[in-house]
Amino acid sequence: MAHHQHAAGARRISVLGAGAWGTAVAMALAARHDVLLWGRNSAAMHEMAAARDNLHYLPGHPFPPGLTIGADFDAALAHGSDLLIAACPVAGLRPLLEQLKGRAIPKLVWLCKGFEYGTGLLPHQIMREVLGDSVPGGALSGPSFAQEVARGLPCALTIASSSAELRDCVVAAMHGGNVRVYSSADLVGVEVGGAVKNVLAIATGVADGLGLGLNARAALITRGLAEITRLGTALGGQVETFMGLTGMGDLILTCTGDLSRNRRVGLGLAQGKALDTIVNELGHVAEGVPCAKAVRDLAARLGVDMPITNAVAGVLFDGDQPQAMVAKLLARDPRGEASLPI
Ligand SMILES: NC(=O)c1ccc[n+]([C@@H]2O[C@H](COP(=O)([O-])OP(=O)(O)OC[C@H]3O[C@@H](n4cnc5c(N)ncnc54)[C@H](O)[C@@H]3O)[C@@H](O)[C@H]2O)c1
Ligand SMILES: O=P(O)(O)OC[C@H](O)CO
Repeated sequence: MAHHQHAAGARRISVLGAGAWGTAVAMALAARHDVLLWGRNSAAMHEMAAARDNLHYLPGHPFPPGLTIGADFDAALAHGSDLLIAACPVAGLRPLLEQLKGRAIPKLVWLCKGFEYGTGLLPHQIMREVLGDSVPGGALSGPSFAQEVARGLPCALTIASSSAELRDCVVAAMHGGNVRVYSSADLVGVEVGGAVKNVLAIATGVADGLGLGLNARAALITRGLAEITRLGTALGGQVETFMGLTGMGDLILTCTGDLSRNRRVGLGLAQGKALDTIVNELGHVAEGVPCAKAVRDLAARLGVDMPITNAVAGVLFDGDQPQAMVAKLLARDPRGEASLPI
């Protein structure tokens, strides 16, 4: 437990999920608010509370004094009387929300990026299925490596929600110091950008791992943005959103930054490593893996052309060789660059 006096305006916030990103977000908020970080593994949470450091998921970043660590779910809900933040991977969102069913929830923000495997749903659609429309909810996304946020380095995020009250609450709670928080009402656009960029980071990792050069990398990122935009607009997102932080911004970060777990999956594939080995070595979620399949299926259903995503899914799930992935992309028929839909 940590006891710390906060200034007026401090909110009571619980972060549910104690991986790398939940921990970094909880640390950033704890400078100004009463924050409790909850994790489902009680032994790991006790270790974290004793070490004041998330030794497993985010080692080397000592917790600020205002951060309380807990493993009791009811206590975490009671603590987060102003805001709850779901900080698990997409695969954990439905089970986590099921635990919240029938409970008093002030406002709920989720940090996960992806489409749900099996259903092809975005996080806000999962939320609606499980909890209905009564809880104000929103997605916090944008280019943000946990390690950099934990170090207090500058970063810009976007909170997307149809609820202006929720957007204002998150901006008031998080904006300031080295964190800028923009707001958007385009929940679909923000969630699609965050989901698909992970698949494209795997593609860029493959290309870089094969030594294909900076020209190829720039081409993949740019045509990747076209894929994000095609799928996102087909689902109702706005074109401008894909040019912003949660689209182009996060795409650039994840495709080029070696801190990206998804990029590292691509680098590993290019070295000829098996997917299971790469994922085990990572020790963290790589959302682009399940998402590649979800996006391939969804795009096929919607008739949206997503050649890079399909090529990545071929390597991940159909045994295609990384070199073949690149050859397949290069062999496509020529087309107009900006023909609509792009
Ligand atoms: N790490 C980053 O830099 C970063 C930045 C922005 C967004 N994200 C996104 O945030 C999400 C979480 O990423 P991460 O980096 O924290 O992953 P991680 O692999 O570091 O940790 C995942 C955590 O989620 C927990 N978890 C899984 N299922 C759960 C459930 N049902 N209930 C409660 N906890 C559960 C695990 O125990 C683990 O603590 C992902 O969707 C990721 O794309 C990550
Ligand atoms: O490490 P990655 O690839 O999961 O990316 C982390 C964040 O989504 C970057 O914004």
